[in-house]
Amino acid sequence: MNSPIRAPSSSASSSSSSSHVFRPPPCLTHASRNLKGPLLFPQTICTSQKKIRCFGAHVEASFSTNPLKNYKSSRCSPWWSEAQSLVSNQSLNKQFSVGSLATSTSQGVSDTTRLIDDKIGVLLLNLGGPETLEDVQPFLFNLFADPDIIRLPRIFSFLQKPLAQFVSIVRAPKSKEGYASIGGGSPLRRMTDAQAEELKKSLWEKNVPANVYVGMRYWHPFTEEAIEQIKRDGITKLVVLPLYPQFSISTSGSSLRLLENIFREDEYLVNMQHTVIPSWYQREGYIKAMANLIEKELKSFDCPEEVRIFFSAHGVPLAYVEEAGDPYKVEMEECVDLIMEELETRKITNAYTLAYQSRVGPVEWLRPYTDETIIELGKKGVKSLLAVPISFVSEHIETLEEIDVEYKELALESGIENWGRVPALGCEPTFISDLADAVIESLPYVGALAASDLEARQSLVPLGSVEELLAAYDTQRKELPPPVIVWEWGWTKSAETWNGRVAMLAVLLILFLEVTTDKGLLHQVGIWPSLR
Ligand SMILES: C=CC1=C(C)c2cc3[nH]c(cc4nc(cc5[nH]c(cc1n2)c(C)c5CCC(=O)O)C(CCC(=O)O)=C4C)c(C)c3C=C
Ligand SMILES: [Fe+2]
Repeated sequence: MNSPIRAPSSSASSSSSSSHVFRPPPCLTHASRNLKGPLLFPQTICTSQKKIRCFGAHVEASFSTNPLKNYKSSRCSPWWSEAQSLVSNQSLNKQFSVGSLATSTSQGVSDTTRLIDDKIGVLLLNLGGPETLEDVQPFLFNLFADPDIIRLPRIFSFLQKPLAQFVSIVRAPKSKEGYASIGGGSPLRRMTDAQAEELKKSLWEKNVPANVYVGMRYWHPFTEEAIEQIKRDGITKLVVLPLYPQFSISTSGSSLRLLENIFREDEYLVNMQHTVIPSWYQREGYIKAMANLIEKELKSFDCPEEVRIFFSAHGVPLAYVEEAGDPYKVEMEECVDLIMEELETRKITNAYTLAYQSRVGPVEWLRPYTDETIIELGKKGVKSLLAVPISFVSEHIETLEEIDVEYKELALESGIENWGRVPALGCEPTFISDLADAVIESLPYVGALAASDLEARQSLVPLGSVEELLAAYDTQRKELPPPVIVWEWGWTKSAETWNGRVAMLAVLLILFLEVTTDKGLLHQVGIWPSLR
């Protein structure tokens, strides 16, 4: 069994979430001058607050429209056009392509040239899954012990591990059943290893000799193990690539936070240059690969044009989005829009729906819920449904069991007659090749702002990139209502739940005392018939 692994996560960030004045030149020149500073991911990030940040260079811009939408169309705001004109004439489909940014400057070119002397590594971050049924409970423990999954108020943080123990034990039987039904364990490790292998091949074919590592958050091979291998291999430049297309505090955010803690404590890593690609759902290759899968699967229906395309994303608790600023929902909606736009160019204009699955515990999660939506669609007379898992690029328990078994059954019971499901991307060649391109485009930025002097190291700036990245979304690292039941004061959902349970227990206790003692309030008011 593995041991509990995580140190408590890092302290609150001070970044503000307000909109900002557009000052692109410093960002570009800082990045291209190879200045010392936060080790950053200099890619554009856009959030629901409509801002663009060039991490580390502290340049932010506000937009009247989200430029991520401009993947192919020309719905650019003036701000975005201005930013674009600064990154040469590259097309928008790489979203402020980091590669074009660097290579458009002489310094960028020399950054690229220097890569020849370096040992390049790519670290794929993923969730991990139990490989056997015995692994299920300790895997769940690791998951629930993550403060980015169950966010307790700081004064209750000492309860994190006991609570994780409790919740993992309570949930294990249900989870085990699920894993048993898909062959006794998660396919995630095998599939992620295969993706790593294919990505490596693709990089070598593109003349980038890189090693690719897999670091899982909650099961083997743990991120710590990957990092040890990276050190043993003497990697000097590292690209960190979470295998989640859309960013969420609970997935990529959690893995990056862990990485930051690991880096902070390690002399080798503090000096190693790295960059992070936080999300990549807007990339052309990914969008096209998803559209290819959907197009192919639609053809298996008798009347493809009548099929409702049903995007089902893994949910997150609503508070992550509404209180902590998780960009997950916005990114998910944009991702679906982009896929549908791509399908439209192929004359596929089916109706579509986005819903969220896999909620755990009694708090409110992102809506609409997949199960409720399936029932509604059935009531509305929808007869054919094509499920598209959208938040994850490998098959896993939630595609193989929840969608293929539970939701299919629900759909058929709800009057839907024809059911299909798009497979996960896995090692689909367009997708892997696009991931390789994403890595290559990020290379000129690896270490562009890395720290090597004392001042920079004292502020731990190589890690600051991750911190800044997290700060962009998770502005104050607020404690949130956890997805599992914990006590909360006030008129809240969890309080209601607990109040209800306590009240039920109290009623049962009163009844029990009335019965066993033949005394009590009910007897006194004369509404309890004597049992004797
Ligand atoms: C983008 C994908 C995912 C998000 C967002 C996410 C958030 C999230 N998940 C839980 C709780 C559980 N997740 C579990 C498994 C699981 N989760 C994801 C992806 C996301 N989770 C995957 C790919 C998997 C499957 C791994 C595998 O073994 O195949 C589980 C365990 C399975 C189960 O018991 O259902 C739990 C529990 C929370 C609470 C959360 C957001 C806060
Ligand atoms: Fe999950």
